[in-house]
Amino acid sequence: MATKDLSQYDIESVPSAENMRFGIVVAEWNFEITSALANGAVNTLKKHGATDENIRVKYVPGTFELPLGAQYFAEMENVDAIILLGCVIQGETRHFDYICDGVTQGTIDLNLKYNKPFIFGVLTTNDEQQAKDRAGGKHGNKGDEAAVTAIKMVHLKQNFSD
Ligand SMILES: Nc1c(NC[C@H](O)[C@H](O)[C@H](O)CO)[nH]c(=O)[nH]c1=O
Ligand SMILES: CC(=O)[C@@H](O)COP(=O)(O)O
Repeated sequence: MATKDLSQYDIESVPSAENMRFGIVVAEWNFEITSALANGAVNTLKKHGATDENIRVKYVPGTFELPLGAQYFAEMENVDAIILLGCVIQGETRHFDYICDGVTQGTIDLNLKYNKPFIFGVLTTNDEQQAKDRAGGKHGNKGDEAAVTAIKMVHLKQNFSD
């Protein structure tokens, strides 16, 4: 099955993010990739109306620390959604599996604990090229996808009773 282009979406389906507040937590591991994801997310949020002052970016050492960094945002900042951005690349051992499982379950737990969108913007790839392809390469930018998802989920919550 062809890989979806992560940056292709129906622009008309995305609400305005003008009054939305976002936290973005970025893993420093594979920083060439994760910084590209962060740039994609910030640019997409602003493309849909988010303001600079409503976009707060913080960094953690690795993807395994993303859920705690995201929880700091939920506890200490007034944000409507938190985007988690990381890149885990398979090595020689099963460490990859444990990081991916941890960040996945941690993100799910945060969504339900805080009743707030925590968006899973983590690349989990077999090699560096697959990561590059999804951080502004031939398959788009997962940061773009995460930003659009965040905007839609905040809008869903804010307008759920409509
Ligand atoms: N191998 C990768 C890591 N490893 C580091 C962990 O995320 C974590 O920081 C460490 O285990 C200490 O708790 N992190 C990534 O983001 N990407 C990798 O490919
Ligand atoms: C995903 C990882 O932690 C990985 O980069 C570590 O590499 P290795 O499994 O070869 O120790």
